[in-house]
Parts: sequence; C-alpha cells; structure tokens
Amino acid sequence: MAIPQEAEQLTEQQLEPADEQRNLLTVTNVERIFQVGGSQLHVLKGIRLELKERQLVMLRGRSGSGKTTLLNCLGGLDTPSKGEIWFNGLSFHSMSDDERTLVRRKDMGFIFQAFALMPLLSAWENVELSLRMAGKPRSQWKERVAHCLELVGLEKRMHHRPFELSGGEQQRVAIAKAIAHEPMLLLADEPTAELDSGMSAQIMAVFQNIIRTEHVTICMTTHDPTILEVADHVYEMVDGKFI
Ligand SMILES: Nc1ncnc2c1ncn2[C@@H]1O[C@H](COP(=O)(O)OP(=O)(O)OP(=O)(O)O)[C@@H](O)[C@H]1O
Repeated sequence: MAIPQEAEQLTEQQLEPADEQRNLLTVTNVERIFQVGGSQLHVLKGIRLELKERQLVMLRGRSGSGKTTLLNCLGGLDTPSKGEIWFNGLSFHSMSDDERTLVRRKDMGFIFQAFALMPLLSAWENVELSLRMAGKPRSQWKERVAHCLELVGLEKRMHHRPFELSGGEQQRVAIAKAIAHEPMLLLADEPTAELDSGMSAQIMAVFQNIIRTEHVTICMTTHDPTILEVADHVYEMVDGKFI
C-alpha cells in the first residue's frame, strides 16, 4: 500500500499553509429535535463547526452523544430543526430534498461501519457500480476504478469478492467506492469500529493518502482514542454539544 512519505507531506504543508485552505463546510447553531411519542428529544444543541478543504476532522464522543445525527445532517441524509449548513457556498439547509440529493450524489461520498459492499460483486465491480450510479461516462470507468483500488492499496485484490477479503481490505474497497466519483467531502461513520488497531492505522494512512492525492476533505466519527493524533482537528461531543 502506498503510504505518504513524511517529507512529501511537509513540502505540501509548507506550500499551502492550513489558513489558506478554503472553508468547504460551515455549520452554525445547528439543532436537531426528534418527536418521540408526545415529547421532544433535543439531540443536537447548537453545533458550530468548520471543515476546510483537505482537512481530516474527527467527531469524538460517547455513544448517544449525537455524532451520527450530526453526520447525517452534514450529508443531507437528515435536516436540522434549526441552524444553517453551508456546503461549498450553497445553503444546504434550505435546499429541497431533490436539490440536496443531487449535491450529495455529485460531491459527497459515504463510508459506514458495516462496509456496505455488494456481496456477490468483486472489489472492481463494487467500485464500478459507484461510477455507474453517479452517471460517470462508461469510457472513464476502467481507468478510474483501477486508480481508486491502487490508491487504497488493493491492486492485487481487485477481483476478489468481499468474503475473500479481510475486514480492513473490505473497508478499503468501501473507501475506493466512496471516492470513485471524485467527491469533495467524504463522511465516515465509525470507519474503524470493526477493525483491530493495525488495520485502523492502515485505514487512517489511506485517508491521509487520499486527502493528499484526491484533495478530498474527510469528516469522521470515532470512539477510538488511538487514531485521534492524525486528525487536523477533533471536535469532542457531549450530550449534543461540543466542549
Ligand atoms: N430518528 C430518530 N428519532 C428519535 N431519536 C433519535 C433518532 N436518531 C437518533 N436518535 C437519538 O439521538 C441520540 C443520539 O444518537 P446518535 O446515533 O446521533 O448518537 P451517536 O453519538 O452517533 O452514538 P453511537 O456512537 O452509539 O453511534 C440517541 O439518544 C438516539 O436514540
């Protein structure tokens, strides 16, 4: 697997300091209230967050603190009850469902805990399916699929099906699938939850690699304290707020 050299990272950071990176996503005063039976459950309580281009940002917090609810709002899978979400200069919070779906399909990629791969398709076919769904021209598929599988270090396992791959390898296929259509933002819900520490470290190295080479921004939730050090920023969530 291609793991970025520290020296190369340094050069890149020196050329483009973090404070010159554009804001890709800005969240202000977001609240999410669910109606449960006759009462209201206040899950997000005034969230403010910024994601700059090419950052790796982590949301950390106990189970039930609201991380997945926030990630769903960032990705337009859910809508805030109050507050604003600006994505790439667009007021994501005030779009119609159809408009949000279009933005999501084109500019966002998702990775979930359970790898969400099609079990009967090979790694290659799983990634190709993502390009087909995104409406990318067929003429681009071959090159892009090979490129994405190489990026995640799976060039030797392209024709294996999920059950023939380890958990870490399956998660790398899921990453290749999520970035195939060249999204600006990758949202990942506990992407290392099912993996041991060695495999988790490999996934974080893949994330750093794709930020550098594909210029994607990654926002992920985690419980795992051992991977926090690779984040550009960590938001700590307690009971629906950042502390
Ligand atoms: N659609 C919903 N309707 C009602 N309550 C919900 C809904 N979605 C989430 N909740 C509640 O919101 C709270 C926060 O859930 P959420 O899944 O965001 O937490 P989390 O921090 O991601 O937890 P975990 O780490 O266990 O995934 C929980 O109490 C949950 O039951």
